[in-house]
Amino acid sequence: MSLFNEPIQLTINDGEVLYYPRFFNRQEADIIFKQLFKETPWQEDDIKVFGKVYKQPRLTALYGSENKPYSYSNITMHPQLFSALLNDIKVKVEEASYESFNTVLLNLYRDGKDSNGWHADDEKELGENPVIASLSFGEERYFNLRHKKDKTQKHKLLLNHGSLLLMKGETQHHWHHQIPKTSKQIGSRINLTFRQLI
Ligand SMILES: O=C(O)CCC(=O)C(=O)O
Ligand SMILES: [Fe+2]
Repeated sequence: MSLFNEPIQLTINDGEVLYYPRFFNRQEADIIFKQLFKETPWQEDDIKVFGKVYKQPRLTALYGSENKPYSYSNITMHPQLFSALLNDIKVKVEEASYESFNTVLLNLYRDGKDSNGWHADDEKELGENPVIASLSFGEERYFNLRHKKDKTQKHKLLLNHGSLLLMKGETQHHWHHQIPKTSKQIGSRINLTFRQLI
């Protein structure tokens, strides 16, 4: 018997995506959201797009088991060591996914104006077919997937408070993903993406 509710397997071409809507129950998810919101040293990073500098439309923080810097979208981040809470979450995600992770990137979407543009998690430090374990706490937001070559292939998922989304196999080669803005008046969402950096 599994300790976790069975995941929903998304049927997509050229990739593998699994969704656990209630990986954490509401009570656990409430506690995690509050603690991460309060205790994380949230940073507002700059991003450079075609030579122009903008504020990233969300706040971030990076934690790891070592102090190895991590670069993406022209940002180099220096990880903090895992807190006890993040380590507990990591262990639970590792047990469910049969994977191990040494890094977690936290995103805080303060409201509906915060977002994460189309991208793939395909930095070479992540290796050939990275497994990305993505947890959601707080306000529900849509997660979009779009095939890189055939942009008519799309999937959309509302990410629950306390949910886990696993992207694996060739997903990062063939698909982009994003969290779009919304004009609704909504509260904050915290996302954690566990990764294994080589
Ligand atoms: O917020 C999310 O659900 C996605 C985050 C993401 O794609 C990333 O940090 O690479
Ligand atoms: Fe991503």
